[in-house]
Amino acid sequence: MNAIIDVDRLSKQYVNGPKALDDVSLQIDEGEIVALLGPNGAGKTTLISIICGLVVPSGGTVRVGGHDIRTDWRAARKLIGLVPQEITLEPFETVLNSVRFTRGLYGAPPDDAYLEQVLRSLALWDKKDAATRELSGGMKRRVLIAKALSHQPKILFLDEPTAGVDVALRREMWQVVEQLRRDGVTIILTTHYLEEAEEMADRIGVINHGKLLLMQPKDELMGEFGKKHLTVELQEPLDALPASLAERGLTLSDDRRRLGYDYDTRSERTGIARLLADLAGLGLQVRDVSTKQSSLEEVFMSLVAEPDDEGPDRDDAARPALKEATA
Ligand SMILES: Nc1ncnc2c1ncn2[C@@H]1O[C@H](COP(=O)(O)OP(=O)(O)OP(=O)(O)O)[C@@H](O)[C@H]1O
Repeated sequence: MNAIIDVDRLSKQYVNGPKALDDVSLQIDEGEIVALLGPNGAGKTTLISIICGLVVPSGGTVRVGGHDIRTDWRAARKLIGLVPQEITLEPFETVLNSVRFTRGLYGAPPDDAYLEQVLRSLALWDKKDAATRELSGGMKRRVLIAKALSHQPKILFLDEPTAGVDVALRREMWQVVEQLRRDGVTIILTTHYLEEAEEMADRIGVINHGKLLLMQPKDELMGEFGKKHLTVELQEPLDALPASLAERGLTLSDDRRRLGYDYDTRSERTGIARLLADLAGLGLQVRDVSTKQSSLEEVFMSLVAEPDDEGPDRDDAARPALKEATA
């Protein structure tokens, strides 16, 4: 599949400021959802702003849909919609007029049928004549998305879409993104919340100090670094945990009916087959067995906790980012 976004050796040195991006390369395929994680000041907004043509890079190239963002910026920008971090709406304007206005700014001809479709998909159609100041926070964010989609872009950037919003609103945003995914929109979002990246993204990138530390499919990332927790439910409760099991790191639940065992999916032998054989040898009858994959947050924390395991790219520079991103 061809990359819809191709970033090659991008760097940005702000005048009298820091090197906000340092030799960043990445490709994003059409229809993908990519989450960019990193602490404050990592360079996420700078990266998005360059791709969107709002900030001029110091070096490197960016192609959007095959168009160079510097030499062919008009064609590149048409493909992009940006939902900014801050809510910026004209308070006295109606929802429909705000969206129409943005479409006009992109030089797209009026198309109320399309805008109706966008507003309906964002559950805003019955608010089309309301002034934006009358809307709830969640609705205002959805209006920002409608504005970003008003000129039918293929790519949508969401800069911290759920910063400072409550849990219900966050889930609502996730549903909106899921709908956009079904519509085939390519989405790049920045977030501080690992949970959010885990919920939505196909691939996850981690940025810190202007460097892209990793960019991997979410499932691969979790499979590669993930730990699993095995729960063995016993037919009969145990009086106490047998010493041989305690030595192997097993735990016994308070109700003494379940054994817990953490294992690493990276190791060649997880020891589970042997463990189950040993339980049989001890005369323990197993009622059920289940496993749980660790969350991305746990994956990152395990990266943070194992300083000697990783190569230089994921070395100490990564750890503060991951730590802060999980805070
Ligand atoms: N216009 C600017 N002039 C000078 N320095 C800037 C400018 N914009 C950003 N920076 C600096 O560049 C670095 C990267 O900032 P950027 O906003 O890209 O980070 P971020 O990862 O998006 O952070 P946040 O999560 O806080 O939005 C920071 O040190 C920031 O202070």
